[in-house]
Formats: sequence, C-alpha cells, structure tokens
Amino acid sequence: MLSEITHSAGASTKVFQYLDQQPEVSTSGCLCPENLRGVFEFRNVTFSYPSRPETPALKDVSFTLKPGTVTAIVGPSGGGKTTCVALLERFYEPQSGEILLDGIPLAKYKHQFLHSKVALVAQDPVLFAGTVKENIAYGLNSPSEKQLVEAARKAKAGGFIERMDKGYDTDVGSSGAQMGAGQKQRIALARALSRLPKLLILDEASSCLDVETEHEIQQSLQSIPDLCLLIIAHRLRTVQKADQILVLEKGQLVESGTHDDLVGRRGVYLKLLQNHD
Ligand SMILES: Nc1ncnc2c1ncn2[C@@H]1O[C@H](COP(=O)(O)OP(=O)(O)OP(=O)(O)O)[C@@H](O)[C@H]1O
Repeated sequence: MLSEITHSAGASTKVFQYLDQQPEVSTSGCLCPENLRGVFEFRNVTFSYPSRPETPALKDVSFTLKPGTVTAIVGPSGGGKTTCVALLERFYEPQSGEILLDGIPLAKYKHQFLHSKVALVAQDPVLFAGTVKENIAYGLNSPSEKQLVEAARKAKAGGFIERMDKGYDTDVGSSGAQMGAGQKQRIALARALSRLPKLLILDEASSCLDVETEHEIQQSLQSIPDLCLLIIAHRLRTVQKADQILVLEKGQLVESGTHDDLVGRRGVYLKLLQNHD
C-alpha cells in the first residue's frame, strides 16, 4: 500500500512537472490571415536539438515549397528529413535562419491557425476508439457530413468505407484494430484533408498501400487546387514524379532538382537509387 502511494505521488509530481513545462517555441503569434497563398520557405535554417547542441541536425538549409507542387525529401538515415517536419510543425525553433509562410516567419502566426494549415500523416498513424466518422472529424468543430465524405473520397477511403455495413458509423476498434494498415492510413489521410490544409506532409504515408492505390491517391492529392505536398520519402519509388527532390545528407541540402536532373548529376541521389535496387 505504502509503495503504491509513493508510486502515485511520484507519478503525480511528473504530471505537474510536465504541465509546468514552458513550450520550447513561442506561442504569442496572432496572425490568422483569411487568404493564404501557402508558400513555405526554409531560409538558411540551422538547427540543433536541445539535447545535442554541438551537433546541428540541419545546417544552412534553404528551399521553397510552392502551392500546387510536390516536393520529396530523400536522403540517408539521419540526414535531417524528419527534423524538417518537426520545424515545419513548430515543435522547435531554428537557432538561425528562418522558416516563412508567405514571406512571414511561422512564429508570427497563431499556433492553432498554423496547425490547421499544416497537416501531417505519419508513417504509422493513430486511430482512436470510435467510428470512422469520428476519426475523420477528430478536432474539427461540427464539420458537415459532406466535408467528411469529400475528404474521405480525396483520400481514396470513400470506397471501402461505403462498402462496410455501417459505412461511416463503423467502429474502428481500439486503436483502429478493426482496420487494415492501408485502411488506417487512408482514414488518417482523410482526417488530414478534412482540415483543408495548405501543406500536407506525408511521412512515407503510402507504405502500406499497393502500387495502384498509391498512384490513385497521389493523383487525387495533386488534383486538390493549390495543395502543397511534401513527401518524406524513405523509399524512392514514390518520388520520381515529384516537381522537386531535395537530398539531405548529414543535415545539409546536397542536391535538389527533378529526378532526371539528379540522375544526370551522378551524385548522392543516384547512389541512393542504385543502393535501393
Ligand atoms: N529528438 C532528437 N534529439 C536529438 N537528436 C535527434 C533527435 N531526432 C533526431 N536527432 C538527430 O538529428 C539528426 C537528423 O535526424 P532525422 O531524424 O531528422 O533524420 P532522417 O533523415 O529523418 O532519418 P531517418 O530516415 O532515419 O528517419 C540525426 O543525427 C539524429 O540522430
């Protein structure tokens, strides 16, 4: 009994320490513009994680993500791909350089506003116990049925959802246990799209899908007007048609261009391709 009390006291101290933590980034930004073009830019960004201040995870990285285009970030493990996402999501602030949205630093935008404009579909997305509809609508303020169905169709999830007996009211099970991995990914994609983001980041999001579905989803996403698509690619098959491919190695942007440009350069990208085969 005594040990349980001590254990609980220890746990509650941790909870309060957690609640007392100051966020690592400033959340005082207040911009919520009605019209956003949706141009994201890394300008000479250098960043080290707080636990490794001497080792930059990104060094002087610059690139632009334009609306209506597809960018893929590739590179060897530890190159800095995931770090770019963490900075775009404002989990951290760069030590030098800037990340801009329509020419204005991300920090100037209201946190919630920015989070509604930047959507991430992780490699192994999480579903919550509840219905398909609740999972797609998660975090939205009274979305319409039409909005959810449209997002599901764009994510190529409409077909399998509508074929299930209870359709959008189907229970996904605890952590989505009743759904296949590919179905979970498409529901997570629908959830991301239902927020009408300007930037959609796919962290290898199509890895559980067959080639045909993957292709259909890419086409569907590319048909969304002005959506900026960023693919964090651990495999290279899906990136060859991207408008630009950024190659990150040891935190530096060592090459960028189209697939053909980079193959012609016979550098890091070509080596990655050859090792991939
Ligand atoms: N939370 C963290 N704390 C400290 N260092 C980290 C953290 N996350 C990543 N790093 C380091 O930052 C560098 C870049 O890592 P990052 O995860 O961005 O690479 P990546 O290209 O996404 O790799 P992978 O393809 O393996 O996912 C690596 O040296 C990594 O060890």
